[in-house]
Amino acid sequence: MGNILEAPEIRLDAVELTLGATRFRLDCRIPAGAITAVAGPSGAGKSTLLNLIAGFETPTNGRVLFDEKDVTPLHPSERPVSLVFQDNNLFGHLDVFTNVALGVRPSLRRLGPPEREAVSAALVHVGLAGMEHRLPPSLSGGERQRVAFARVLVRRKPVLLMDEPFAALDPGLRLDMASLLSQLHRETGSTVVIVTHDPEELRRLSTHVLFMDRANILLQEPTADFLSHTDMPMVSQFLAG
Ligand SMILES: Nc1ncnc2c1ncn2[C@@H]1O[C@H](COP(=O)(O)OP(=O)(O)OP(=O)(O)O)[C@@H](O)[C@H]1O
Repeated sequence: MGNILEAPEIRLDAVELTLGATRFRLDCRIPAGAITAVAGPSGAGKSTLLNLIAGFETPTNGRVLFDEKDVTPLHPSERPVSLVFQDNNLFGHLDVFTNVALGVRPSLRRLGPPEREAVSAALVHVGLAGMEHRLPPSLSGGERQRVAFARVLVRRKPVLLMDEPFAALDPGLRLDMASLLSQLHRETGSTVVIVTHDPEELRRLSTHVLFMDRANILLQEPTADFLSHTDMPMVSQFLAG
C-alpha cells in the first residue's frame, strides 16, 4: 500500500479546554509513525484527547501541532487524519464498495478507474474481495471493521485515530483485528493513536502509552516502561483488566 512518509509527531502544547465541570490541561508528544495506546479510567478524557487531535474540540489556550505545523485553527476536514470508532461509521444503506469509496471522495460522484482500482485493492487487502455489493447490516462485526480499515487505506492519511475500535467484538475476533491493524501499520507507517480498555490489546499493539486520569496525562512513556509501573495502583488495576 506504500509507506506514508510524512507521518508526523503529534504534540499538544499547553492545551486547555473546559467541558462542563471538567478542566483539561494537556501536554504530550505522540511519536511519529508509532502506535500509541491511550488508557485510563472511564471519564479520564481519552475521547476528548482524540477530539482535540481530530479538531472536533478546539482548545481555549495552547496549540495542537503535527510536527512543526500548528493545526489548531484547522477544521477537522482540513487535518490529515482518519478516524475509526467502535461503530465504525459505516452508512447502512450504502454497499461495501461505496462505503470504502467515500474514503477517496466524500461525495457519491462516480470514481474514475484508478480510484475504483484503489478501492478494490483495499478490499482485497483486508480480506473482503467478493463482498463489494453487501450492505453493512448483513455483515458480521469483524467484517464491518474490515470495511472501516479498507476506507482508512484508501484515504492514505498519515494520522489514524481509533476510539476503542474493537470493543464490540468478541475476544477471538479482537485478536484478528489487532493483527490486521499491526500489518496495515507496518505497511503504511502512519502515526496511530488508539484508545483501549483492554490491557492485552495495549501490550500487543502499542509501543508507547499515554495514561490519563481526571483530565490529565499521568504517564507518557514506552509500553515496556508502562507495563513495569505496577507500583502505581491505577496502572496495576488497569493491567488486571
Ligand atoms: N460535551 C461535554 N460536556 C460536558 N462534559 C463533557 C463533554 N464531553 C466530555 N465531558 C466530560 O469530560 C470528561 C472526559 O470525558 P471523555 O469522554 O473524554 O472520557 P473517556 O476517558 O473517553 O471516558 P470513557 O472511557 O468512559 O469513554 C468526563 O468527565 C465527561 O463527562
